Amino acid sequence: MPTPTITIRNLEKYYDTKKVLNHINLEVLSGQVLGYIGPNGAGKSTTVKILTGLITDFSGEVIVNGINIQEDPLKVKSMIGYIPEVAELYEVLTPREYLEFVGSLYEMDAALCQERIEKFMTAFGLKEQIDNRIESFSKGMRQKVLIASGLLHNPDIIILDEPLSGLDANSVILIKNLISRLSAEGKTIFYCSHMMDVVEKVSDRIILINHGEIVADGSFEELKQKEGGGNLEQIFASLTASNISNNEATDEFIDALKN
Ligand SMILES: Nc1ncnc2c1ncn2[C@@H]1O[C@H](COP(=O)(O)OP(=O)(O)OP(=O)(O)O)[C@@H](O)[C@H]1O
Repeated sequence: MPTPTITIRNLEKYYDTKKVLNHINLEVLSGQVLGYIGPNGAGKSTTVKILTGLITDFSGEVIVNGINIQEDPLKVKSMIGYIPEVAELYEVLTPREYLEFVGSLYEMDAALCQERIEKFMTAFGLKEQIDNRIESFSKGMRQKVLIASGLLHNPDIIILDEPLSGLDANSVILIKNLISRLSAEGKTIFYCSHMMDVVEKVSDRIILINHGEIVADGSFEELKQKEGGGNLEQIFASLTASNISNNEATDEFIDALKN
């Protein structure tokens, strides 16, 4: 049995008096692609912010490769590559300059960094634009720079938050293939998304959280068996059903437009 790369024990988080994570316990193994899903406001981003060291006031334990994040946050950050959905890219910089800056933060060897920047940008079809300012880039082109910046230091753990946002079909295929190749090499992938069809395909384990609690944990096949079939979107809907059904909500909208 491989040792867990990420261990989360009794994780709880409050914003003021509101509890948004309740007793999260989770072990993620090396090479696992974990799909972390849940409705809006369930607590996914809060979990990710804790894992990436952006939120430090929580109770419980988060251990990454044997290191307690509260004891050595810098060490943990060096082992993680975080690809957020949106980020402030320094728009006056070019991808080369921006990625060189990111590489320097990770104290990467300059020649290795340069080699990876060129290879990543070539793979993303951005070789020609490598020395153009990011301000002239489309949403998808920016997303590619963001993905490159998260992978540049070759982290053991890769946390992706809606990484396909804005990407064209070819780039989506590239990222999906990349995820499976990186996991085959032993990287741990923490994949947050609302795109259920993609999560269903790329994840070998799925965690569903609702109101800050884990309500399902298993492979897609396991969840399907437990919930009596369906695709992940249907399983999600049945496990996170609110007072108002999706059909009723649609009716409400249409009704509201009638007057
Ligand atoms: N800075 C904050 N201050 C107060 N409450 C917050 C803050 N950030 C998040 N919350 C609350 O914490 C809860 C969990 O939010 P979180 O952003 O983790 O959800 P999420 O699962 O990532 O949602 P989404 O799918 O909409 O991105 C929500 O109820 C949200 O209102």
